[in-house]
Amino acid sequence: MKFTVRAPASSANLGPGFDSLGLSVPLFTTLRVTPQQVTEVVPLGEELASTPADESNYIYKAMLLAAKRVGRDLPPARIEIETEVPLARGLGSSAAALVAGVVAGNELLGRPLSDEDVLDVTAREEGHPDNVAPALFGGIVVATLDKLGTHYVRLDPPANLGVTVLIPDFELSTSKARAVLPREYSRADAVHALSHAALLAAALSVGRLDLLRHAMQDYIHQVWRAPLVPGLSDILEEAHRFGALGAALSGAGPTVLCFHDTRESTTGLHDYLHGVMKKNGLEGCVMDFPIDTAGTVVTRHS
Ligand SMILES: Nc1ncnc2c1ncn2[C@@H]1O[C@H](COP(=O)(O)OP(=O)(O)OP(=O)(O)O)[C@@H](O)[C@H]1O
Ligand SMILES: N[C@@H](CCO)C(=O)O
Repeated sequence: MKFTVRAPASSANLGPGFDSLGLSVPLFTTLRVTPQQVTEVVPLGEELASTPADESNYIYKAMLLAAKRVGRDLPPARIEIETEVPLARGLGSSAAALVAGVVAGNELLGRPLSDEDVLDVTAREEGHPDNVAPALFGGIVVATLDKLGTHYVRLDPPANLGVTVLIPDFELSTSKARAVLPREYSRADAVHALSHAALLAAALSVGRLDLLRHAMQDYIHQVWRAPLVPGLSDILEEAHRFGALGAALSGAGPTVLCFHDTRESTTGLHDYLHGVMKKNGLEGCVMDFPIDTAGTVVTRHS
């Protein structure tokens, strides 16, 4: 049976929740899968022009992970791939691809894997669960990955919480943005990070939007990555004056995320963010989104 898999973008970290906290953004990677005698991988559209049209494609490799997990061969299929998620911008394009691929592989195999298995496979492959968990489950997800497994709590987004993202027109790979981070942190930095991440998760779970700005302070990764993202330090310091409820580097960057109250106009915030881009000689776009709540969706076509 033909089927479609649609997996959303995501914004990880949200400041201090490094490698553990993320939310789902409604821009989608879509796979159209048709079982047939031979495997065909067909990336479509400009964003995927540089990705391989064969079995070395990241999505096909993700499909194979599902088969490997259950010790079976992957049935052949035609796999058409489209994406609205800009690559290497901090919006979880690799997580959307990975989750879409593992879910598609699982579907071709007759669904032997549970959602929890899919989360574990994808989190281990990515090395951290903060993009794959919201891509799979939607909403806001707090997740841990360790040798005992992957554990998570999914939160429905608080009422009236939306996101504004500034997406610069340049790529920054996660590996490059992880390479600039220190190998060790002081106890003071660890306590700062865990206390702010805990406060942020608690504030999001009870809808305390007034606490977001304080809770989103971070010294674990943003300060080290700021030289790679012109304008980031200014936005973290100033965005609240233009209506942002809190601001953070999205994933490994270069996208910057601001929370806003959906009952308020975001025009002032957009003007401010465009001004920061202009001041730093950057091209890019500023967009508002609700937080996606559906996560990855499979549609079967008869
Ligand atoms: N739909 C896709 N098809 C094939 N490869 C993809 C696809 N989406 C992402 N990729 C691969 O993932 C890479 C980007 O992953 P990377 O982890 O650097 O950034 P990101 O996931 O977009 O951002 P972040 O992890 O910071 O949120 C791309 O350069 C490409 O190799
Ligand atoms: N937590 C990850 C997200 C990007 O994949 C990071 O910040 O490196």
